[in-house]
Amino acid sequence: MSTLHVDSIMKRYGNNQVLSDVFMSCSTGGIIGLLGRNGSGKSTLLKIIFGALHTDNKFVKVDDDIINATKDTVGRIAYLPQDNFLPNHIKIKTLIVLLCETESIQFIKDHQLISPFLNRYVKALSGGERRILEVFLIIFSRAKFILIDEPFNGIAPIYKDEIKDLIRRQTKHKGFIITDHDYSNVLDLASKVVLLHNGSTRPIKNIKELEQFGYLP
Ligand SMILES: Nc1ncnc2c1ncn2[C@@H]1O[C@H](COP(=O)(O)OP(=O)(O)OP(=O)(O)O)[C@@H](O)[C@H]1O
Repeated sequence: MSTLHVDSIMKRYGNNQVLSDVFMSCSTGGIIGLLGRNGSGKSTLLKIIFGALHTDNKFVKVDDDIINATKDTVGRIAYLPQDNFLPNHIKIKTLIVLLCETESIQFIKDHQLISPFLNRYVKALSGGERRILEVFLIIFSRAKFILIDEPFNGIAPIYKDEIKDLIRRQTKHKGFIITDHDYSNVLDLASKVVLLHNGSTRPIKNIKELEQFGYLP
C-alpha cells in the first residue's frame, strides 16, 4: 500500500487567505471526495499538491518521498485540471500510448466510449467527448495517485456511471482525490469525504454535517 500525505498547506492571493489549515491523507485503494462551495479553494489545493501552483507553505509526501516540484510527481501524482489540457494536433490513439499505463492501453482502445475516436485529433471532439477522453487518460495514467477536478462536468448522465465504475476498478492499485459540484456522484464514489470550509479541511461523517457547514441547503 502507498500513501499520499498532505499537510500544512497555506495559500494567500493578496489579502484573500484561501487555504490555512489543510490536512489530507489518501492511500491506494481509497477515494477522497473533496467538497466545498465555489471559491473555497478546491482547485487551488489540487494544483498545489501536484506542484502546478507555488506556495511557500506545503508538505506533500508519497510514502517516504517529499514532493516539492512537478518533476517529483512523475509516476506518483497525476492531475486532471478543470480546463482542457490536451494538445489539439495529436491523434487520440497516440495520446493513449504516450500517457497511459501499458497494461491498460488495449482496454482503453477497445472501450466503446473511446474506440470511435482513435484516429481523430483532439480538436475534432465535442466538449463532452473531450472530457471523457481526458478522464480516461488520467485515471489510466502511470501515477499512483490521481487528482481529478470536476470529472463529470459536461458528461451525459448515462456515461457517469461507467466512469465511476472505471475509477472504482482502478483503486485496486491507485488512490484518488476527486472534486465535483455533482456532489451526489462524489459521495457515491468516496471512501472518505473532506469539506474545504474557511480554508480548512474538515472530515465529514454524514450528510447532516454538510448541511451544518452550509455546503448543502
Ligand atoms: N490566480 C488567482 N489570483 C487571485 N485569486 C485567485 C486566483 N485563483 C483563484 N483565486 C481565488 O482563490 C479562491 C479559490 O479559488 P479556487 O478556484 O481554488 O476555488 P474552487 O473551490 O475550486 O472554486 P469552484 O468550485 O468555483 O471551481 C477564489 O476566491 C478565487 O477567486
